[in-house]
Amino acid sequence: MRNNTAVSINDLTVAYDDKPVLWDIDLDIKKGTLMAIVGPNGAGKSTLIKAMLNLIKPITGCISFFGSSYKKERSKIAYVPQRGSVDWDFPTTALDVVEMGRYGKIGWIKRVGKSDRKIAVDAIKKVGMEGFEKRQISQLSGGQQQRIFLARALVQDAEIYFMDEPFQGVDAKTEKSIINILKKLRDKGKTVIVVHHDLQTVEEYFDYIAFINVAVISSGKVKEIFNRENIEKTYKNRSFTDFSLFGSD
Ligand SMILES: Nc1ncnc2c1ncn2[C@@H]1O[C@H](COP(=O)(O)OP(=O)(O)OP(=O)(O)O)[C@@H](O)[C@H]1O
Repeated sequence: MRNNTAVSINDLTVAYDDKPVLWDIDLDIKKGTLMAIVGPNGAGKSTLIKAMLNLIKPITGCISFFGSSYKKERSKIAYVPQRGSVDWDFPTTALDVVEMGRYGKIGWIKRVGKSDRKIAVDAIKKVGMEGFEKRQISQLSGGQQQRIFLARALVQDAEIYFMDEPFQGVDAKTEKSIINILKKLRDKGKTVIVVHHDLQTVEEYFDYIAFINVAVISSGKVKEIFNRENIEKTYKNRSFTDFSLFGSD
């Protein structure tokens, strides 16, 4: 592992009920990159993120963050889960959700102080949600909920950000503002890892990519490996009629 590696995954195999869904994954993610994890439905993208976040126990393999364990580095790691996996009926306000992002810094027992509240309010502004602080999260639209969860990740002041499909169900304007925030994080040297579905925007949004379908099909710089051959290998046995990135020849 080199010094500029944020996350290093070695020999990772994960199974649900004895059925492997990730097989022998080796992947290094460089510090200060904005990386897309791309692959068809059921390819194991969310499982890969969950395994990295210690939410699933792998059969084999190890994952290190800055050369150390998840437990030691967890305060440097922020996670925005897939929207569908969150209980949005939980009675809490947008501001409360964002302030929860500070708990890692202040501990669960201490109260949120003035400076933490200011950080939360500033993050809400940054994601364009000013004025919604007191709104129950169940009464926000899908895109607004997504932005509040992004604000929660921002206040963690992490080094590595995991986002599971942050553009799902958001409008074009919100998508642009989210990607701009992620690019700014990358420009500040943070590492941002995003499960992403839209092949049309990969080149515009990301500098690195990992093609996943149970195994790592290919990983590296978008400029070097985002091509028809790798896309076809990754989506093999699936229909290609729904995208025409490289035209038909
Ligand atoms: N808790 C679980 N128990 C059993 N099988 C699961 C579980 N979670 C996911 N799977 C299966 O593991 C495989 C990988 O799922 P995963 O959610 O990681 O895929 P994904 O690439 O994120 O898919 P999508 O693009 O549809 O979100 C799928 O076949 C899925 O059905």
